[in-house]
Amino acid sequence: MHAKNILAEFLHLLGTFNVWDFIPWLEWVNKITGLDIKVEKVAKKLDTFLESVIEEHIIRHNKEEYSTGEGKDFVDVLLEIQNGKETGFRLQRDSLKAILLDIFAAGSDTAYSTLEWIMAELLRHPRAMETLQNEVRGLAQGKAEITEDDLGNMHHLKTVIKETLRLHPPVGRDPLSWENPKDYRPERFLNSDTDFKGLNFELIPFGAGRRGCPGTAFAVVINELALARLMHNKPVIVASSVEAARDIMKTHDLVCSSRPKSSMADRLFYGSRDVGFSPYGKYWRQLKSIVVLHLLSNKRVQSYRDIREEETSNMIDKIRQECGSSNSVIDLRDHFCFLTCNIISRVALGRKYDEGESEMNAKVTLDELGELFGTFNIGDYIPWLEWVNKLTGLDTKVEKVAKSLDTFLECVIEEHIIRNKKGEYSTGEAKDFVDFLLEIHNGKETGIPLQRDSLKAIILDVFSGGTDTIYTALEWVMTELLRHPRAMEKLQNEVRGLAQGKAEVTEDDLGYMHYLKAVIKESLRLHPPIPLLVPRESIEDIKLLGYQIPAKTGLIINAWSIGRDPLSWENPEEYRPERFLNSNIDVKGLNFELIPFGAGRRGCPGTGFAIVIIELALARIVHKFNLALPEGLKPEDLDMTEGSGITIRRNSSLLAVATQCSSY
Ligand code: HEM
Repeated sequence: MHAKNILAEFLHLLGTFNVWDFIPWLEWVNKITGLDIKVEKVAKKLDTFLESVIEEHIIRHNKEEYSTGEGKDFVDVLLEIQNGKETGFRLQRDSLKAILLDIFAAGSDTAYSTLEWIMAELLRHPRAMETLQNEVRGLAQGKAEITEDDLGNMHHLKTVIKETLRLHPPVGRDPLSWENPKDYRPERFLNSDTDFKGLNFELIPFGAGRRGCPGTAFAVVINELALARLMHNKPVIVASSVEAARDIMKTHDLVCSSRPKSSMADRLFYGSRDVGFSPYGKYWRQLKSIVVLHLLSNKRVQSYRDIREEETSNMIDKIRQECGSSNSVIDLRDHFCFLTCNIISRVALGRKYDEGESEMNAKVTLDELGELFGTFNIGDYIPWLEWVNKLTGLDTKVEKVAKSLDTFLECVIEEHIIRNKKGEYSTGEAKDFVDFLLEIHNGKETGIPLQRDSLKAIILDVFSGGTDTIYTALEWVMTELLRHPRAMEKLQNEVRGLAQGKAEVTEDDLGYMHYLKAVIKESLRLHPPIPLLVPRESIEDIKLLGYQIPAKTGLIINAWSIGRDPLSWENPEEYRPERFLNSNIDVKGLNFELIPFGAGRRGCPGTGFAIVIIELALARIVHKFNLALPEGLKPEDLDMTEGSGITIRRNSSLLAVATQCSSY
């Protein structure tokens, strides 16, 4: 009997919207959808499981294996109550089974999701992570493992849990009770007695009163212990200063050039056989040079100019058709997303893979891939909790996404093989990236044959690394311009001045557009699309900023907070593109105060490729259109909430009103 599977089905059903609970006359719908049959089947399996648990306990009881009170578990106690031994009040067998189910259903799911939120907030707030690590490691010094006795002294740990429970679920954000309620600030609990035991009504994640959750203490201890062990077991360093970033990515670049193992990357990228997630070594060096040489070198990037200009024109035409003369609202994210997907498809795969083609709906699958990478995978941190992924359905989702990605990639490769056999590509000119990969795969090019799985992993890397990063960057650039109409005006003046008399801005014009480049840098400083870069791992023991760091330590570089560090930037929270006008600071990985693309050996090889797309798209849009926020929305009211994931987009799509500029 697979108890975990049965419980997973049970939890899944609990989460299913059941029509007749809400609209009784629609009860018949459940029959048609098969929900009724499923419920009956799961109920039967659960009953068999619970009966076997109870029977086991009765047999052990009869054998008197539990003679002392110490060895009793909860089922033993329930059995005593059932027999009227304990309270004089008899429990029916069905009530006993229902109570057991309650404990399983409510306990495992909620404790796990709270932990997930805690980790998500800590990863978003590296300073809080660092404070917590220091506390836990300081108190656990010299110990192999943290025990519950240590928890009492871990005050930061408790504040982190409280602050997370205040924000998720979203009760506890009332500005009447909390200062800056949307901010994540565990310190607010340091000198406060506020607790979640149901006495302080501003913090009631477990409810309160007679119906309040009786498992509060239990859930809190599970979370405290798991979190403390997590901080203790997996050494992770978060670099939030320019000096720390430089030390990791320049001084100790070679030793810090591996990636930590990720079960998600293993499953989605064919055993991490791609460039981005493979560990440091000969294989990674070989792959990276293939990608740079055949796809991303300066020469190659220049050769894609026609594709870029054509696709940007297509986007401008589409916006023109959509806005027409009626000033309707357009979804800029959609336009940017199609633009980047099309460019990357054409240069890497030789043609566009449009949404209509059912099996090859690359965009949808890639979105799901991005979402999965943003999911906190508890098994990577606490191996004994890996089974939780089965329970929450994460494993099934990963398998599904991996399978549809594989179908898509196989299809791309087969198409290329067929076209190659027909000799359609006779000259080097018409070859795309997959053609080059196939030549290497056959050992033609370098003599080092590539396995088919490696080939698929590399194509996937280019797609997933290239598309959502570029359109996310473009969306943030536009967001800030819409919030700052003066900067928008200055940019329009520059672009329209330089493009005077031309039907279209071309890439030759971009070199003169200094304000345009400053606008892009300022946006990448405030909104790096991958704020924590891609985690690295040290290969050997090293000394970082004077601290001894053991081999296999996880290294997270917080590009977001480095970009807002007052030690490097004047008025860092202010949007001021002018700061880049008389400055040599660039995003190429030489200036560690601005590292949206990382730096060093593991730095992004797609920087040049991405920047020219962003520059051209931006220049052409502001050349042709006047953009404004939808009517009634003031710049200061634009929602700036960030989403979650490895790439951080705006929480909602950016909507704007585009009017065609009459003179252009
Ligand atoms: C605005 C766009 C982009 C941003 C913000 C971005 C950002 C990043 C970052 C932060 C890293 C990790 C760097 C590190 O560990 O130091 C990275 C790695 C990588 N990026 Fe990009 N990227 C972008 C566009 C692209 C494009 C267009 C491609 C390819 C077509 C690409 C391919 C890669 C690959 C293959 C890696 C892995 C490098 C390695 O591990 O050695 N990226 N990128």
